Amino acid sequence: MRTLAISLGNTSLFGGVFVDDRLSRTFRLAHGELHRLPAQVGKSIDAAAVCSVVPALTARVVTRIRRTWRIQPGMLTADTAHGLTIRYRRPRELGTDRLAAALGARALYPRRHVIVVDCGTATTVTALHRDGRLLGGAILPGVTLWVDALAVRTAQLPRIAPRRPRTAVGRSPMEAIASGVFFGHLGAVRELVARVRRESFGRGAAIVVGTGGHAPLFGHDGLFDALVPDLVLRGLHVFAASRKVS
Ligand SMILES: Nc1ncnc2c1ncn2[C@@H]1O[C@H](COP(=O)(O)OP(=O)(O)OP(=O)(O)O)[C@@H](O)[C@H]1O
Ligand SMILES: CC(C)(CO)[C@@H](O)C(=O)NCCC(=O)O
Ligand SMILES: [K+]
Repeated sequence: MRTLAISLGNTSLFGGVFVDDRLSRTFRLAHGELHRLPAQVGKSIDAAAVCSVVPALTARVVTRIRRTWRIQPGMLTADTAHGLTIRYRRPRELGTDRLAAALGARALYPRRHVIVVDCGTATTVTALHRDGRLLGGAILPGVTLWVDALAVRTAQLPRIAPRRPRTAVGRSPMEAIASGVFFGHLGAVRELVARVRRESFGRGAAIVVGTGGHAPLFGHDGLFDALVPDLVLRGLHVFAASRKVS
């Protein structure tokens, strides 16, 4: 059984192919490269699950899957059967990538409180109660947006690639920006995780899981208990498997 999992994000499409329960490969495509999906995935696919936070591109991806492999992908939405209770005031407003990540976290840590930190275009912090309630959380601009904001709105600041500087005291514009963006983001996420944890779980223990393309950047500062780059794909796989039996 080969299952295709696709998360369509604001910067890129993140995909993976599961052979039975094993994730055999992952790939990223920029929005302009969506036509390369069939070549990335290859031959036979038996089932597909998709989440998208870019409505304007969703149909394009779904159509490509349908035409290439002759299957109807399962769309993960707030309204499809997924087993979690979304505590957003309006559940449909929750990003389905956050829902997919929560499903992945639940599969990895059943019966535990989890806080998911997804570091992509936006950084999101999402609280998942061990009873299956997705409580909500926080959204802030991702590290690349921090860098872009400075470069676009100032005359003298260059656009740097986000990185982990050795020191907080920068002695050039590049070093100073690297420091501000990295340690600033780290601090912001720490504060959010602490508050979300306290409000959601009180003194109860929670596992903090990092995911998303920028998460490895923060992998060495004690922010995460676990780094699971393919968390969203794992959630989509769980969703695809549950569709099959229902
Ligand atoms: N394993 C990795 N380690 C370091 N950087 C990575 C890794 N995977 C991807 N990246 C880079 O991280 C950046 C962001 O990746 P990701 O696709 O998660 O975020 P995004 O595309 O900004 O998010 P989204 O499209 O989901 O909003 C990209 O520039 C990508 O090249
Ligand atoms: C926050 C992003 C952009 C992260 O990809 C996405 O999850 C989204 O568009 N969410 C909708 C708003 C929300 O989750 O509250
Ligand atoms: K928007």
